Amino acid sequence: MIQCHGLQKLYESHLAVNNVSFSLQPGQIGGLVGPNGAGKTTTLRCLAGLIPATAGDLTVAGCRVQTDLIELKRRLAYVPDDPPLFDDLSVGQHMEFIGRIYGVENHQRKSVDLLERFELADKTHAGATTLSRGMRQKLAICCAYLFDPQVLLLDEPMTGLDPPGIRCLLESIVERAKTGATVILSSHLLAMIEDVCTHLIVMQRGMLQYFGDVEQLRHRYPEARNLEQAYFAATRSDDTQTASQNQPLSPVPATI
Ligand SMILES: Nc1ncnc2c1ncn2[C@@H]1O[C@H](COP(=O)(O)OP(=O)(O)OP(=O)(O)O)[C@@H](O)[C@H]1O
Repeated sequence: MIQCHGLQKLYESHLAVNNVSFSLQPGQIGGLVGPNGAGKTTTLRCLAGLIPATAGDLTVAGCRVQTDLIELKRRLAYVPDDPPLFDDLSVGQHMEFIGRIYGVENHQRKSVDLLERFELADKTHAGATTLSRGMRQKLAICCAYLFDPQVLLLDEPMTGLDPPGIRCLLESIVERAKTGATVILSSHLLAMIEDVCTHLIVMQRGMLQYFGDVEQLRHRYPEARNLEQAYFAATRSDDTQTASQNQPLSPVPATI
């Protein structure tokens, strides 16, 4: 599960994330949405323990992020939007490496299945530098799936994927959640978020504008015909409200 309480992140004097709280249980999929610069990546990186939070209490997969970093790494996978790969390793060697360091039983069999599922099997012996952007993304996702993490943080994972790749990814996320994983999926593709997410985390200018299940958001904005319209309602305003880093632009409650 993920418990994010009062997360704050300052980059020098810039308040990138301001007092953000939400929680997700096993089996839940949170769609993390918001305009460019809203603080989504910063939030994910803090939850993954990649950068230190300035303030807040974060528990992910049963680990306190601030103190249980090593154990957290065993239980969590974070896939950034531009995944760093090892230039000297092939696709198959990436899977072999992850399988070994995480001590995955039967990792060779699982690797073959994952690479086939994500249509990378014919690239098993290809070097990472020869992969297209979408293939790099798929390989990072396969590496993340290989050790069956309890928590998956996926930052704009659809970027660069072709339509079958997107479908495959979304189906696999739902399957993982059904087996008890907790997932956060950051994306600007609202229709896809709507398809798979049980919960929504809407951020704007570092603040939480909405947290709750998808149905609640629909009830909040009954005039909205789809998630996109509810999203615009929840993040509306730039020209009608006073821009303030410290005040939510929309009075949407963050419920936990
Ligand atoms: N390393 C950094 N140093 C200083 N400021 C940063 C740093 N990383 C991000 N920021 C700033 O923090 C804010 C939040 O950035 P973040 O990358 O978390 O946004 P985002 O919601 O993921 O945006 P996008 O949708 O464009 O990916 C932005 O104003 C950004 O300029």
